[in-house]
Amino acid sequence: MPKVAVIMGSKSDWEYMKEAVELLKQFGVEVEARVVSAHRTPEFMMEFAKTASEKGIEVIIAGAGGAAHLPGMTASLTHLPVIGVPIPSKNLNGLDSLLSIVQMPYGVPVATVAIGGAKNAALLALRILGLKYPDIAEKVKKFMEDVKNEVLNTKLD
Ligand SMILES: Nc1c(C(=O)O)ncn1[C@@H]1O[C@H](COP(=O)(O)O)[C@@H](O)[C@H]1O
Repeated sequence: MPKVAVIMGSKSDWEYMKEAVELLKQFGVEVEARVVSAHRTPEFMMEFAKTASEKGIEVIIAGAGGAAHLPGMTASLTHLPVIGVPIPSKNLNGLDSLLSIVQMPYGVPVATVAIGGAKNAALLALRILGLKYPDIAEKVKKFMEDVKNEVLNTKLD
């Protein structure tokens, strides 16, 4: 069974990140969801990122707000693909989170989605998994078809 880690800097990010978890589970993916903070639990973050691959995790989705260092630091400690989710922050509406995650230096890529874009992070993870798991690729294609039909069938009064 494919496995994805969904990590976040604080429990306060869960209201956004749970959308990614729900979507991944709908596609039959095993999810390890937990709070990991580069700032508040640096040693644990290191251990988590370094051992993720050997635990069978294939993609990491990392959400963080404000000075959002978690996705980048995680990407620096593992060869696995890391998808960053900028969490809307109180004072700057997530612009701080977005810039902290997206402006990575050469050599340490983080695939960054929109502010609050946890569902797209899940969909991107599913596309990556689809390279290895044909059943996931088929489900992604079906999902795309459903999205397309929803738009085509939209009726306006
Ligand atoms: N950006 C980070 C990191 C990190 O990057 O390691 N750890 C926590 N945080 C963020 O701090 C914000 C406020 O956290 P609290 O609500 O716990 O005060 C959250 O959005 C979290 O992601």
